[in-house]
Amino acid sequence: MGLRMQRGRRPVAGSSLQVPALQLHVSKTAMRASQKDFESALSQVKLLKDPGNEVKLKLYALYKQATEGPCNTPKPGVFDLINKAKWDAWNALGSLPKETARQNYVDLVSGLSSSSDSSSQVKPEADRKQPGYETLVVTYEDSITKIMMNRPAKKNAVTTQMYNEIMLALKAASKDDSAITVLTGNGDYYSSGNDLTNFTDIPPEGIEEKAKSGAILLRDFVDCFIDFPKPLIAAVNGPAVGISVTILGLFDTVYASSRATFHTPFSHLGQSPEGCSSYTFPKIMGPAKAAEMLIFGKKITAAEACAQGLVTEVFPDSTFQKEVWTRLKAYSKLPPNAMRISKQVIRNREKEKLHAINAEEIRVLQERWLSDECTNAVMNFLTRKAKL
Ligand SMILES: CCCCC/C=C/C(=O)SCCNC(=O)CCNC(=O)[C@H](O)C(C)(C)COP(=O)(O)OP(=O)(O)OC[C@H]1O[C@@H](n2cnc3c(N)ncnc32)[C@H](O)[C@@H]1OP(=O)(O)O
Repeated sequence: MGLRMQRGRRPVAGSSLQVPALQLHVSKTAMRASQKDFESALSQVKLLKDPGNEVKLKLYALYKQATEGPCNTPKPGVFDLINKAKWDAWNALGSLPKETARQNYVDLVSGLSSSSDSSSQVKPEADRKQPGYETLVVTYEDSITKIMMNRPAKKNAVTTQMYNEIMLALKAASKDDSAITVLTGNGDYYSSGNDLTNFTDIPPEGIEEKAKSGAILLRDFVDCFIDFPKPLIAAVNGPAVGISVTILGLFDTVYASSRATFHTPFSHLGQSPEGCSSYTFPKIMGPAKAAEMLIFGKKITAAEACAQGLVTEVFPDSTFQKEVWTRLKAYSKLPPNAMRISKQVIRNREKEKLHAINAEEIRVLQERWLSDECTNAVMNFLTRKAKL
């Protein structure tokens, strides 16, 4: 890669559905990997506003599954309504592993906490641009946090600073009182991907060190998307390249302008897939279509991306902004907790796997960055000999 180049609260209401977590009885089976998180969730749950019976049942079931495993008690009689509801909720978890149940419990409590702990919430005023970003414009309006990449003259190429600012903006959005978060681009491009000049500022420690810091940055960046707790929407306003495409598999909804294209030219650049695309793309579009994009760098249109499942819906470019924002404003009025919890239910079982895939992709990529193939490709772009 270019690395070889040297250039220029209130307690949960005490009811007969009160969750066993409140008894603060942690069985030995829960005392493993995420013991600390689990214990902290058990304490946190006491401080929550009453989350309602449905959520309390979920908490009950997950707690039982996490500490005792699959439901092992006789089904209560049909008139024993409350115990039957609790038994049904626990039994519905089937053979869900204890560790997954524990993780789901922690995630559920964390989702509930971020919505109920108003003292820790950032409450941006409507339609106000958030200060402190140089490469982004971050705004809040109609319960939507909009993160707009803002380097239109450079096709919104992602500099090291932009990676860091996107992470900051996502972390803030996960805590603010917005219902949904949208990533989009300013100008004619959504994003041209990694800014290839990122590869040129080699530290005195050498290129290996540069590859190492790049790997950490990319790992943290992708992890932020894997962990983002609220509905995350991409409004792909124009062509998208590289990392801006691969992470789309981690979004909940992807709207595209009819002018958008999707291009992952990793082989051309002597690199390899990232953003968990080695897993999400084959899963979304099937291995054959994914291989054409990720190995052969086939650029696909918005219509093709939609047919292959990467894009949710395509809008005519002339009405893209109007139609997308009308749609998103309507969605943002839905109950935010329900949306967040639904996302958790859909995504949580994959999280651990996605983190492992992210780490593995980056291990491989770090080696590619030190290859001659990558160095030459970046050099050719920077010396204007090659463009995609
Ligand atoms: C932490 C490390 C993470 C690594 C993982 C990420 C991997 C990837 O994202 S791989 C994809 C990398 N991206 C590219 O290879 C795209 C390179 N750019 C191009 O091929 C072209 O610029 C274009 C096809 C995107 C657009 O072409 P065109 O319409 O002709 O516009 P210009 O080339 O004139 O671009 C205007 C301006 O913007 C600069 N620029 C555009 N993209 C990048 C980029 N990715 N990196 C750096 N600079 C970029 C371009 O150089 C022009 O600058 P000026 O000449 O100064 O005006």
